[in-house]
Amino acid sequence: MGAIEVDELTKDYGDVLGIDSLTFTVEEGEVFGFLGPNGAGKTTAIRTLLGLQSPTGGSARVLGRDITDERALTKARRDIGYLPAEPVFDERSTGRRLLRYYGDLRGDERSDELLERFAPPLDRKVGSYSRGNKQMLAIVLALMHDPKLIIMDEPTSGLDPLKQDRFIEFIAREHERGKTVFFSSHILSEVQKICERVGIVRAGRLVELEDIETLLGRSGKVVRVRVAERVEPEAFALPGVHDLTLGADGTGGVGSSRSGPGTTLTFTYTGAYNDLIARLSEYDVRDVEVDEAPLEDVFMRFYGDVPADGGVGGDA
Ligand SMILES: Nc1ncnc2c1ncn2[C@@H]1O[C@H](COP(=O)(O)OP(=O)(O)OP(=O)(O)O)[C@@H](O)[C@H]1O
Repeated sequence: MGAIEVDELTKDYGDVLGIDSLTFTVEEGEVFGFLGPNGAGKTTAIRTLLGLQSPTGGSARVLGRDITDERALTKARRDIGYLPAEPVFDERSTGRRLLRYYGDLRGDERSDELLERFAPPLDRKVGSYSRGNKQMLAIVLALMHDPKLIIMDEPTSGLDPLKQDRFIEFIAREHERGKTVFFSSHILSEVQKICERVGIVRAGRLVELEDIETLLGRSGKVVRVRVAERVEPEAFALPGVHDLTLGADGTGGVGSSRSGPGTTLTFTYTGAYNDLIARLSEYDVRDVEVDEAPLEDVFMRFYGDVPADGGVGGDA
């Protein structure tokens, strides 16, 4: 059984399809990143999965409980920690009072430890909290009952870079403790650091469901080659060569034993390595650098205006 099982889940707001036939499973013990541009449907998916709003089509189970069965879901909530995108609290309460309230409601297994790491000013009224302090309080309240499943909507928004790092480290440790984590994010570096798989949602539809390693593999390599000869761009119009730029080298470059009109070629390569090596073997290659393409590149294909594979273009 998956921790979250989603089958054709749809939420039609009337004038807008918030999510459209989403199907995916988050396995137990997995860290799953849910990505997509603004308005793609991430919050809608999360709120629907938590039973905070009803789906208009499809079905889903969270920890084995049908999300439309309110009683079953209430039981499951004891094992779920939910961190909303914009936590709302009674502004007149102090953090400490809220801590006591949530502790009585769901149990307190680890607030001391969480407060050491994320330290909101507990004795002040929440109304006077900064955005970051509110977020830290929300993290403590969402996780103090030590839930099996952690669901978070852009959890690091509002945190400064140091606290973002601390939070990501903490989530990595929760993963090691066997927790299942499902979270939405726009921050690719954090997704790359802790997620095993990602789902990319766009205009309400899932356009990609993949493990991070495969996604990175598909994003190709950035290749920089220096050859001794002058090169015309057509010579590298191979399948899999993208964003080719050519720079004249003048003397053949540093470390070259010969002077002459060399060329530096830079491109992203997603083709077969043998084809590239065969083409390069026609030249006097002086230097080669090969790096992973940044994850940003692959995400831009889904975030950008060009319709992504899977055919979902435009707005929902
Ligand atoms: N309560 C609502 N009533 C009507 N439309 C809504 C409602 N909530 C969201 N929508 C619409 O549903 C679509 C998905 O919104 P949602 O907030 O789920 O996106 P998101 O991916 O979480 O965006 P962001 O990254 O900006 O938080 C948007 O077009 C939004 O305007």
